[in-house]
Amino acid sequence: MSKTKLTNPKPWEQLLDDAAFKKQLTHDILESYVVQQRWYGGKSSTLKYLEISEFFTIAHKGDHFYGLLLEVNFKEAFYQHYFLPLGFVVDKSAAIEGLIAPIKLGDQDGYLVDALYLDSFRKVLFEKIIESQPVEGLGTITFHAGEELDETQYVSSRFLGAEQSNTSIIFNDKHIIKFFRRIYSSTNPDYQISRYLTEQTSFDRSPTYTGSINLNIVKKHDITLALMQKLVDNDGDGWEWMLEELKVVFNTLSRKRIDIKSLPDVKLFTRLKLQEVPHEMVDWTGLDLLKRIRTLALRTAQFHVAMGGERNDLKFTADKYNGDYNVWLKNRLLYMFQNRLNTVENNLHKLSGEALDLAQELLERKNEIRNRFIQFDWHHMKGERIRIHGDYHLGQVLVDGEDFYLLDFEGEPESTIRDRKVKQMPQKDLAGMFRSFHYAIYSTIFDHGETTGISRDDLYEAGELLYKYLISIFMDTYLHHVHNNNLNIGYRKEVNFLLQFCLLEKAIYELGYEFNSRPSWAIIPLRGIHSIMNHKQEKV
Ligand SMILES: Nc1ncnc2c1ncn2[C@@H]1O[C@H](COP(=O)(O)OP(=O)(O)O)[C@@H](O)[C@H]1O
Ligand SMILES: O=P(O)(O)O[C@H]1O[C@H](CO)[C@@H](O[C@H]2O[C@H](CO)[C@@H](O)[C@H](O)[C@H]2O)[C@H](O)[C@H]1O
Repeated sequence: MSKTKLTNPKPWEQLLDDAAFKKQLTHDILESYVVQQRWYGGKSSTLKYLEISEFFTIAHKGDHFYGLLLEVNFKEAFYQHYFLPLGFVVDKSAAIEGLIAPIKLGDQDGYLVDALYLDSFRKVLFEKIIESQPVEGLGTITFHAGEELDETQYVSSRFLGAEQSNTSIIFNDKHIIKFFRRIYSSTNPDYQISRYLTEQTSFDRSPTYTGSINLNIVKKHDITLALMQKLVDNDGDGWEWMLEELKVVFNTLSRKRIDIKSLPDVKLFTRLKLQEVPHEMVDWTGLDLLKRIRTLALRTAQFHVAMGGERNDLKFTADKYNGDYNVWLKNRLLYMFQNRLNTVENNLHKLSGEALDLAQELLERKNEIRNRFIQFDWHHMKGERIRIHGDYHLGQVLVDGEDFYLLDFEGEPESTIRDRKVKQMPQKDLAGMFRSFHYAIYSTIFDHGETTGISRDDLYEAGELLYKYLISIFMDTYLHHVHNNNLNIGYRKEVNFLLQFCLLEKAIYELGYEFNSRPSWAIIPLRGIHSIMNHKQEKV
């Protein structure tokens, strides 16, 4: 909490009427509060100044709160918006966390607080969703109750407490509301897709949509502030599950003294049914992991079929590839690649050993990589583009016994909100998940490699082989389901070409994420790029 004490002669209900006070609040208090928050996404840039770009009141039965839309301007010439609800408490202990600053209003001493930490505010929001009431005043907030919402009153709320980029709160032990902290001047795809899946499709392996809060400032431009879904029982996320599985799989190599060189190879992107997997591989990995990959593939295919099956709502109907998409895609990828080259060059001094070799190789092969992106030609694509997950990886699925739930349809954090809603090749989601398999395999090798008594090169060889088998099983189930349900993702050559294309895109994207968030992991996408570029290019 800030040590600076604010004073304002006006009562709480008129707190933001005075421009000079608003300036003092943002400059002296909010700037330093915001940059310390877990949800603040501007940590790798330099803040120039922060301002309140909009505010609105949320009042209910005598309670009064503010919703602030904060605009953060950066020295690097871009800006971001964040949502911060404000409350006022006299007693500090009313909020376990989220105290922003002491404040004196008239002769009343108290504290400014992030209102999400106040039970009273959470109660107001939940009741307003149940009642589905629009709020009048500056800006219009729409509280929407989903068809599946079966609540009549507020009972309780508690924080989810997970590491996340937004703030999620559990209500009545049955619903989870994700309050989006970083907000965009348009509906959030997470809200759009979640509501669509629940209300318009039979896909039930993503949590049921039960409500939302949207703010309308400019006519017809809703800003999503919160999404409510049913809480689903789960055993943690797919990433943790996969790491547990792989720990066992890699330990089995030494425990069963498996001769890695004698394991049968398989061509990348081959389709394999479980019964076609060589017994030596099953003996190594166990059948259970392979079955679970099959289930994950089925759920992914069902999700894509649900997304591609829309006939009326143009936001979701499938589209053919065309010239506009061609230009959009290549511009985006070439721009991203240039940014990554710059990032790699600037971070070379942080790398050593294999990571440095791989980074230098990437810089040397930059024209080859650019050519791979340039070679996309929409004329050759016969499949369709659909609304996809966009940031699909193991951390975006929840494990539920033998099954999975798909989550978090917000899209790639780095893309603009409009780009996230562009219909894309479904292969991009497959590539996201396959890259995640690759990540989990390499993370396991780096963590446990030393203890197995097997050389790093042999572990890499085993890891790459396992990766190819996981993909083969996934692809067989996935393709079988999408073809049987008339989702056209292209013929075999097109499927493979796009997969390879998207794998490269995703690995290049990941370089940015890793260098910004955890540079010691940059070796994983660097290895990914190395193996994609060394694999014969697929032709369409
Ligand atoms: N409907 C749900 N039921 C149970 N847990 C959920 C649900 N939605 C999200 N979670 C939990 O919250 C975590 C973060 O959710 P996510 O949508 O990925 O938020 P963020 O975008 O902030 O990362 C998930 O990994 C999961 O543990
Ligand atoms: O925060 P999000 O889940 O929206 O996604 C971002 O963070 C992810 C990491 O949490 C990052 O994913 C990368 O690391 C994962 C392992 O931690 C791995 O499974 C993914 O394949 C890999 O891309 C994701 O790229 C980023 O957008």
